[in-house]
Amino acid sequence: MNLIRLLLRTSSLHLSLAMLAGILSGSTAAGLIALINTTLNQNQPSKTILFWSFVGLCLLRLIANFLSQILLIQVSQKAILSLRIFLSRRILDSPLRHLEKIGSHALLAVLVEDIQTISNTIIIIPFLSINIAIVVACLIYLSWLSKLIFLIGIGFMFLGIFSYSLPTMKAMSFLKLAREQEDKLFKHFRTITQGIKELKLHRRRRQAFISEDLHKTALSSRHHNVVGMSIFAAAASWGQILFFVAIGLLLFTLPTINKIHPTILSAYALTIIYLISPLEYIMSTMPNITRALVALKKVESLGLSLATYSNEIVDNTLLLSHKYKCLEIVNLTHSYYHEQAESSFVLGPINLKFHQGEIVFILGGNGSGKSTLAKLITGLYMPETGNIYLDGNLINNQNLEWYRQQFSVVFSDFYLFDRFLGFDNNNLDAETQKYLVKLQLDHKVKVKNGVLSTTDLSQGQRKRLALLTAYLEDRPIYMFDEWASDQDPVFKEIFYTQLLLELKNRGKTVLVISHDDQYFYLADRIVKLEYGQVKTEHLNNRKERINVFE
Ligand SMILES: Nc1ncnc2c1ncn2[C@@H]1O[C@H](COP(=O)(O)OP(=O)(O)OP(=O)(O)O)[C@@H](O)[C@H]1O
Repeated sequence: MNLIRLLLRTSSLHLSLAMLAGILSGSTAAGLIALINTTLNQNQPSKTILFWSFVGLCLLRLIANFLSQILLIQVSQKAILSLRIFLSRRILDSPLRHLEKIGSHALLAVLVEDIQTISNTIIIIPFLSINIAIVVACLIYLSWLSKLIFLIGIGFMFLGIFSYSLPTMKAMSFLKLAREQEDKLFKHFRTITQGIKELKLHRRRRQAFISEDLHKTALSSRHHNVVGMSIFAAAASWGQILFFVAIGLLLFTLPTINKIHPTILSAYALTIIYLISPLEYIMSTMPNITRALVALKKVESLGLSLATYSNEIVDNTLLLSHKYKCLEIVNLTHSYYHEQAESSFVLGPINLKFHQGEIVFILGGNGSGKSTLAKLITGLYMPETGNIYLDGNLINNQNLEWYRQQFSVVFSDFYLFDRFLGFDNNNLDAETQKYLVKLQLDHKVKVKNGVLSTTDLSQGQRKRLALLTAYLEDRPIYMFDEWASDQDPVFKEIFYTQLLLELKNRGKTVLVISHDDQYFYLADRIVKLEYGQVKTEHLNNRKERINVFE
């Protein structure tokens, strides 16, 4: 039903038309059977009428069948498209922390695996619908031939459906278990792509990974799939046997109990034999339908939870940059709970003020909370408690999207786009070229229509390209999370002593997370974190060389 709802949501008009055409196509199939029966049983058939009726029905069936399929193909493809876009939008609209908890492997499994499973099934729905229409139409014809036989047939059918659906439910639970293993498999695939160097260099690690992780999960997935599919196969075989029992009953037993005209019997036998193929088709699609339902449940559970968390309001009129004076964070806290270790990391409460045209260094040991603070300041994490004020305006769900547009950030785990997306600048190429020269990348990278010629560069060079993107964004507040850690000493010097000061002179606030203590003297203010708390805060008006680690 969920699949039908999905299709209905996509285009109810197209779907209704397709269903109508499908019903017509099914009725013509039953009509053809009836006509063939009549022709065979008539002693002196009026050949001309029967012949032209036959031709007419064939043509009608051809047109109705074609129309129904074309319409259903359109609806199903539209449904696949909207599902992909809908889900991607939902993910992008969700809070970062929530997505981090779900995990990128689980998100990928849904985007790749589940959408594919649903797509594969949606594609067969047109053919399934037509076969169902044929079965229904034939049943109506059978009931018209003889009520008694029809009732017996329906009785068998219910018995078949009941005895088929019980094991099907069991099979579904196995397919669900198999689906759970898919999440784990995606995690392992990520290990293969991201940990390839470490796996190649260590034979025993690689072997252990394959046998203990990958193979074990793949085996478990196979086992659940095999059991689930075998149950389906057994149920389908049982359904088929039941079908032949019904035919046997009809041919051999029923005539001895009740007198039935041989023409009706033969019409029945012919119709039932005709029904075998559509029924077999319907049965064979059941595992696919069940898989798609499992996938849809997974998507919906993710989609629903995403919807629950997604409460950010995007107001496009507020997306403009703002000339600000002061950013204040008051009693900001955030905590991570580590389930396996049964421990938590708590950042804050933190109180800080940043001003326009100020360079602030944020320091602290590994795990002291610098990157977490960066995510809070930039609005990527919503604070658990405390508030953020920009020029006295409280930041809340209504203006959060606008607030984020005030920042240009290069994270330590930055992502580099090979195309400048979302820039309206007419002079983009010229401006990019200027920065490529400034960042000493012009000999490596060219730009044309906002597309970079390559991003296959060293890590330090890629970071310079990320910095270039931040320059082009030209926003009031800049944040660099250990930007210089991959730079050579010469460029490190240029970054700290020239680039940061240039940004400051342009009136930007520059927040720098850094371990490079030889450049701390350049800061206007230094904030040092320890175990999630602000340990010290230095004003550094005299630009002295200070050792904050003392
Ligand atoms: N995504 C996450 N999920 C759970 N816990 C996290 C996550 N990110 C960070 N933490 C926890 O928060 C603590 C602070 O991490 P954070 O990345 O903010 O530190 P940091 O000061 O930037 O460290 P580093 O200098 O190593 O980059 C860590 O000790 C870790 O336990």
